[in-house]
Formats: sequence, structure tokens, C-alpha cells
Amino acid sequence: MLEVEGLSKSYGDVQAVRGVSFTLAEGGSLGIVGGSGSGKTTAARIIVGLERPDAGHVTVRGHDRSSRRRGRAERLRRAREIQIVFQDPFLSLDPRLSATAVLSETLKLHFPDIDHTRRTTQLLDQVGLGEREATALPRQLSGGQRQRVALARALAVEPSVLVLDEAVAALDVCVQAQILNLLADLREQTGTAFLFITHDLGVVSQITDDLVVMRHGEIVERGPTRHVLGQPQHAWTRLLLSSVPKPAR
Ligand SMILES: Nc1ncnc2c1ncn2[C@@H]1O[C@H](COP(=O)(O)OP(=O)(O)OP(=O)(O)O)[C@@H](O)[C@H]1O
Repeated sequence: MLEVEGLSKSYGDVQAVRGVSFTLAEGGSLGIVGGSGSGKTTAARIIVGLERPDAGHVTVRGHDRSSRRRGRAERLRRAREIQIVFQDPFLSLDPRLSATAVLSETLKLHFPDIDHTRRTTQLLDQVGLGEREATALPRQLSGGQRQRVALARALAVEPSVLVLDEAVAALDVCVQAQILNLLADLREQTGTAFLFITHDLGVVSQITDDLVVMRHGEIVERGPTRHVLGQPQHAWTRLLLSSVPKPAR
């Protein structure tokens, strides 16, 4: 459903992404892992449309997203194809809007004809936010609650693909586990495909079916998550795995 083909992007002398290709099936869950500076975020930004590639294509359900966007309707249509949730929702949430307000604004934009009140309640319920959180401003919420608001906003447009760029990295392990469980449930309920960008192999092992490993802008290994983590073929993957802290005995 999501097809990424031959993506490349340079910044001056730095080749941030080199010939990256992969596919993500409908309702699937793919992780992109790699060390700092391996090109994960650049790839994600290109996929979402925040950055233009020097070469390559991104296609969702056969629609090529690489060409320039034309007009409001096309921009909205593309937003419904792919949504992204970042590590720090503080930066992406409007500080003046409560969860209810942000959801009704998003719904009005994308679905002007539906009953927003019912859908807003449904979305808040889906991400586990209660009445108090629904009317609170982002600064009055915890990090985990803010991330739930960001998730609800992304889900409001019923995207085919949800990109999560280090979306649980800033949360403590307990909240992280709650959000990962929530994401697994949401994937089942909505059929949205998930693309997880992370440096955290613990996260991908819990939540992804397939995995690609990036290094210096290139994919060095790929396959079912269990195989890649269980029998890593590339020296770089083995190094990433060996640097995961082991639980104390
Ligand atoms: N806007 C930019 N201008 C110049 N160089 C950039 C820009 N964005 C990324 N880069 C460079 O491209 C390379 C890949 O960066 P990218 O952020 O994609 O890596 P990453 O794998 O997401 O790393 P991290 O896990 O640290 O966020 C890095 O060398 C980075 O310095």
C-alpha cells in the first residue's frame, strides 16, 4: 500500500538518504531502526511530504506523492494518506487549543459534513483520554497525555499510514508501555498501517512485524522483525543489538 522506491536526499556533502526502498502492506507495521544520523528522520520527512527527495518516489495506494501538491483538495487528500506523530507533541500541538478543540478543528477541515461532537468523543475514548484531559491545554497535560492528543489528532483524519518518529522516546518506560499497547490496539481497530522510526530495538521488537536497519543513509538489512533481531546478518545490526542494555539479573 505504501511504496517507497529509490529515495535519495543530500544536504551539501552529506548523503542523508541513499537509494532507500521498501513497502508497507495495508494494516502492517514496519520499523526503521538505525543509529543517530543514519537518515531515519530524513526518510520519514520525505515520506510524509515535509521534504522533497533528490530522487525516488513515494506512493500510497498507487498515488504518487512526489509531485508538487496542487490546491487545497489535493493537500487534504495527501494528509489523509499519511499522518505523522513526532517525539515531542509540545512542538506540534497548538498551545492554545484543548484536545477537544484541536480534534474538532481537524474534523471540520477534513470532514465538514459529519457530526464532530460524536466523533470527537469517540476519538478521545479511543486514545484513553477522559473529560478533564479533553478540555485541558497541552501545558496542563503530562507527556503521555499530550502524545495521546497528538495520536487522536492524527487518527481523526483516518490515515492509511501513520508514521511515528521516535513517538515514545521521551516517555518513561511505564507510559511508553501504555502507549505501545494503545498503538497495537489502534492498529487492530483502524486497519491503519504503522511506520515506526526509532533507535530503540526494544520498541520495534514489541510493535513491528517487519524491520529495516539503516546505516549512513542506506538500508543494510531487512526482514521480519523476529528474524532480524534473532539472527542478525549484518555486523551493524549485531552492533546495534549488542548495545541494548540487558535487564539486570
Ligand atoms: N536539514 C538538514 N540540513 C543539513 N543536514 C541535515 C539536515 N537534516 C539532516 N541532515 C543530516 O543528514 C544526516 C541524517 O540525519 P537524520 O536526522 O535523517 O538521521 P536520524 O537517523 O534520524 O538521526 P537521529 O536518530 O539522531 O535523529 C545527518 O548527517 C544529518 O546531520
